[in-house]
Amino acid sequence: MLSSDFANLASEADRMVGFGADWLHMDIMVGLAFCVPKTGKDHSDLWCTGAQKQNCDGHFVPNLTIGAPVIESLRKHTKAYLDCHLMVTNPLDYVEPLAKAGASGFTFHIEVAKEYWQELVDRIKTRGMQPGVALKPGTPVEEVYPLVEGENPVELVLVMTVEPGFGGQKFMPEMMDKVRLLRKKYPSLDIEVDGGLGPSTIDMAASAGANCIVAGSSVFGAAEPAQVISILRKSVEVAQQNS
Ligand SMILES: O=C(CO)[C@H](O)[C@H](O)COP(=O)(O)O
Repeated sequence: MLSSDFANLASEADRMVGFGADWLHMDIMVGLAFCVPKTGKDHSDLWCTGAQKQNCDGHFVPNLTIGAPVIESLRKHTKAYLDCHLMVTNPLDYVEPLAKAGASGFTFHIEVAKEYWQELVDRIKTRGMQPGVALKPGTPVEEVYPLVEGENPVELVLVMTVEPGFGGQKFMPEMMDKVRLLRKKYPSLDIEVDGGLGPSTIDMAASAGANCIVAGSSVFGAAEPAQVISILRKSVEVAQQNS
């Protein structure tokens, strides 16, 4: 939904569900308002890379923000699965507000939750949401294995195929090694890919084993969004049949 017309979010949501989308992917980037070395830590390395880093003024990076109030408004309007991707430094702070707002999935980043992921997953599940873990391009895939194999595991792994922060970036095909490893190890895991997915890149992701496809600009920017969604779905179905 990062590529939607924010002034018409509700009708954009309806439009996408009508075009065949299964989930609405909500990028929660409120916590991107940091890069503040207050605690001695420069968090810019966690999220800001390349062009993003240059745009960071030491306090804030210029991103769109979707927070719990937006999710709450949308939830009043739609029953659709709201797949929330938390690009924030303190995901624990968002469990309660997002649960109350009506979020369906809660996917946090392993990079910020290495010390407390189990508590986080427990809380997400207790509040009735589906927990997922995301990893940035530079993060080794092995870091999420314990979360999938834990006693109370995550239910989805989101492999970022661009650096988090902006829509419309170029797909990173080298991330497909992570997807392949995950699919081999966990045949029934939901594996989501996010960033630069569209008709020209979907086959790489689908054949590697991804089954949840986040597509922003390729869908919203298409003359026939339904056709693009159908191409993405078909590619995943064909890959699953051939696996
Ligand atoms: O997570 C994101 C940004 O952090 C976006 O969801 C992602 O980049 C999708 O956008 P697009 O399909 O336009 O590449």
